[in-house]
Amino acid sequence: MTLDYARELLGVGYARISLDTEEAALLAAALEECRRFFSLPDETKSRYSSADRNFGYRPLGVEYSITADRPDLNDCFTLWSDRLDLVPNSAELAPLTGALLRWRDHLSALVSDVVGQVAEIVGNAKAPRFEAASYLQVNSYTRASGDRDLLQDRHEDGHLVTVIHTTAPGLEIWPGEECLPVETAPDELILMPGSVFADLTGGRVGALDHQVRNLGLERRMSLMYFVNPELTEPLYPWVRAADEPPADLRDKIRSHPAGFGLPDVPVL
Ligand SMILES: O=C(O)CCC(=O)C(=O)O
Ligand SMILES: [Fe+2]
Repeated sequence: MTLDYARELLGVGYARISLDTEEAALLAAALEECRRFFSLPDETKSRYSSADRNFGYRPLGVEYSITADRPDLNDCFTLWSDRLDLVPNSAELAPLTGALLRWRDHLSALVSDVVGQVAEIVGNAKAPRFEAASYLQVNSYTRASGDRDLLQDRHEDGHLVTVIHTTAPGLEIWPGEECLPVETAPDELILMPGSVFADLTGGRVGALDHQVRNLGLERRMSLMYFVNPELTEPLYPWVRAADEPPADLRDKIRSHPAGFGLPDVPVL
């Protein structure tokens, strides 16, 4: 199965992933806790926000896709690795973080298998370690003004891969010249390659641009696993031309979040 997903990534530029009943139940449990969290008043959610807004709750207005004057029209909650200690007052959120981490454990096994297959196919290489530099993020969108056609402007995530599930329509991807609306059933995910994947594969797979359309919905959530290679050892492309000197990709990975108004990828 993971070999099929690896081939789909290489051939189509993204992969659609099906969950079995047990996996879908883990996802549903995580989403249920997320729904409960986002129904809390804003001032309560702010109790779970780190000073730099990189860990835990992040209010709308901090993160953007292209320019700071068009912020992403969602608030979010992030959990880096399994570092509950980086989220203020996280003990109060045990049901949420527990459900998220159970979901994350499933995703990290999936990502490790699929990325490992691609590394082997394209470069007889191995997937880098990633868990300590990767994070779950859940976005919550409420009804937005009709002035904005997009809730998030067109971007690529700047990571190795993103695994995403969405609870309602709005996500649009650019596998080629044209943009394609995509929805996920309760037992479906989409695996999107980012620019780190493009760099590692020597461009055999491009970073998947995407955006979120404003469809005037009352509520919408998306749950992502943003996967970054760990930054403790040099990282070189799996594929490169014979005359090309190896270039360590770590500086680019570390500073990519600055393009979205966020701090560097931490070494945890
Ligand atoms: O909400 C979505 O469907 C996509 C969110 C996204 O692309 C992001 O947060 O980077
Ligand atoms: Fe994104």
